[in-house]
Formats: sequence, structure tokens, C-alpha cells
Amino acid sequence: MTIEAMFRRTLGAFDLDVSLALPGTGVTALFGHSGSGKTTTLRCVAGLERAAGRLCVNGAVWQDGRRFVPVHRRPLAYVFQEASLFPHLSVRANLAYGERRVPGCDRRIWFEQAVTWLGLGHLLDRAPGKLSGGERQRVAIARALLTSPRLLLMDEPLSALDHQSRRDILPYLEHLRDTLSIPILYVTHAPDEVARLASHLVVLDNGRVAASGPLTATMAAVGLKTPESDSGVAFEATVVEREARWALMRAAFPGGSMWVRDDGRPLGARIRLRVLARDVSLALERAVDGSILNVLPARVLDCAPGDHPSVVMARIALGGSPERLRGGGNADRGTTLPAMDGETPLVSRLTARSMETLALGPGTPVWAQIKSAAVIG
Ligand SMILES: Nc1ncnc2c1ncn2[C@@H]1O[C@H](COP(=O)(O)OP(=O)(O)OP(=O)(O)O)[C@@H](O)[C@H]1O
Repeated sequence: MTIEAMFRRTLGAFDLDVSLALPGTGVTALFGHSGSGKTTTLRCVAGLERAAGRLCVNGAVWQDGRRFVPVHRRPLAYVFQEASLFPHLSVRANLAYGERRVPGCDRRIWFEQAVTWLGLGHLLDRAPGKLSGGERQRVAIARALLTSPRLLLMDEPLSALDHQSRRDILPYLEHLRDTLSIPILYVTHAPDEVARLASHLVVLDNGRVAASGPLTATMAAVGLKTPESDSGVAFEATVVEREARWALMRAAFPGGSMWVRDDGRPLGARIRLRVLARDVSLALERAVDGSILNVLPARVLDCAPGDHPSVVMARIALGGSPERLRGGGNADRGTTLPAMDGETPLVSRLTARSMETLALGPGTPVWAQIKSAAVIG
């Protein structure tokens, strides 16, 4: 199941020309600088912009050279920055309005489900004016879901919220991502939302697709080419061990495992980790008496100039031969680490001087020293 989208649209001086093949489930983040064309792309998907091109959503053709399904006939829901609830109706009546827009036989999401998913049970009799910004947005999302859409479009749904409200609402969105079978296209320019929510990442630049692909690999590719102070890579891992004495837990992922702060998640839980490029240093020999817990075998994939002449970005792949894994890494040095098959790419920010001194280049085996890895979801 996929979403195929090809759009060409000129708006004043702006020229959008995108061609995308996106997964038919999960969250696809549309990311990019202001004015790069994120909202315009979403509006083309909705049919609000009449672009030239083609759009096929999980087998249903919404637009091609001959037909153009109008916006009100597309089974999608759109959530905007600001929740536009009916102020004179209670939360319950706002939700019922969404539900009534779909005949009973076409309903796939039910009132109680949406209320539970978004934690609205205690708010049903309130008026929208008596809700916080985050609560209003949760109602708007629930109302959108109650139209039983086959595609959910979200345009910077958290950007109008304060820091705490954003933190509070993210777990609801993670839950929706893991529960819903419908695809979500999610516009944002917040890297932390991309890292936490997305399974697929599209980067737009001046109306063109600069990158599109699975989250981890695409973050690594983008971090290499367009380094910014918070460039990093997010990836999924499984909690495999904990050390209560040090309040640490070990998370395994393709190609390695690492110790992170214990946040109480049970063994076997799937978590997301984020490692920033500035927290990864590289060494040719494994340090045996350093303070860094996570020292993992890796190899250099490629390098690119950083954002200053003194800086180089190196993309590396965590993972190595069983011999290297046995010898290396983590607090339990000398024992076999339960690395999962495969590799995980990371980006390392290092000085051009170190790059030359260590003679690093594509293929060089290295030890990646990871100073800090954050559990982000
Ligand atoms: N109706 C219009 N007429 C002329 N130009 C337009 C129109 N709509 C959008 N644009 C221009 O198209 C470009 C892309 O706009 P768009 O809103 O898609 O960007 P964006 O990536 O979503 O930006 P932001 O993150 O700031 O919301 C901008 O330069 C914008 O000024």
C-alpha cells in the first residue's frame, strides 16, 4: 500500500514540482524551511490546490490526467495549526458533528474510540472556550478521526502550543501512529517532532524533494549534507537489560546496543533513541579506560564538509564483525553484546584536522564513542 503523488503547481513566483512514493501507513513527516512548499504539497493532496499531476492513495486514484476528485469527495481529514471548533457547541457536540458527516455503514472509527485515544472523557461537557490550547487540539484531532478518513493530513498541529502542551500531546500522537492503520502526512519544521513521530521523512527545499525515505537513513543522509547544530539520527531500539544500581537500561538495535538512562520502560519495550552528531566522536582504537559507556564498532560510509571550514560530517554505520563486537563497547567490556542483525547509520561531527590525522575515509573501521543518547519516545 502506497501513496503516489506527483504535483506541479506555480503560485506567483513559487514553483512546486514534487514526485513522491510514500508508505500507505504510519507517519510521513514533510519537513523543510519556511516557504519550502510543505503546506502547498499538503493542499495539493487535499485537492485544495488544483495542481497538474497524479495522486493515488492506497489504490484509489484521486487525481490523474483525466479526473480530479474534488476536495469534499476525498476521504481525508485535515488538522490545522489552530483548532477550529464550534465555540457554541460542547466538546461532545463538536465530536458528534464530525461523526455525523459519515454514514453509519462507512464508519471505521467510533466515538468511544476517539474519546479514549485522545483522553477526552472528562472534557466532553466543556465548551471549547474553557479548554487549554492542547486540549482544543486533541478535540480537533478526535473530530477529524471521527470522519473515518482514509488519510489524515496534519499541518503543524503543535506549532501554536507552548512547550509543555507540546510535550503533553506528543504521546497521544505516538499512540495514534501505533494504533491507526491510515497514513498520516504531518507537516512540521520541528526536528524533535520528526524524530519522535515519523517513520518516513520527506525534506522539501524550494519546491523540490531534497530527500525522501525511511526515517533513520534519511536523517543520516540529511545530517551529512545539511549539517545544523541539532543534526542527529533517530532510530528504534528494544530494551534488553537494566542495571538498577546505575539507573541505566540497555537498548538493542540493528548493529549494536547502548546504555541509556533508565526511564522505567519494561524489558522488550520498543523505544526511540536520538543521537546528535555533536555527541559522536570516532577513534581508531577502542579506548579501554575512558569514561564513555557506549563505544561501538562502526565503519565510515562517507564524509562531507560541515557548517564551518574546521568541521567535517561523517556518516557511519554502527555494526561490525562478531569478533569486534566481542571485544568492544559498553560497560560490559569483553562479553558478547546482543547486537541485532544489520546496521544503524549515525552522523558524527568532527574537526577536519582529526579527519586528516586519523586518515578517515569511506570504509575505515572505527570505534564510535557516543557521549549521549536520548530516549525520545
Ligand atoms: N496563493 C499563493 N500565491 C502566491 N504565492 C503563494 C501562494 N501560496 C503559497 N505561496 C508561496 O509558496 C511558497 C511555499 O509556501 P508554503 O506555505 O507551501 O511553504 P511552507 O513550507 O509550508 O512554509 P511554512 O513552514 O512557513 O508554513 C511560499 O513562498 C509562499 O509565499
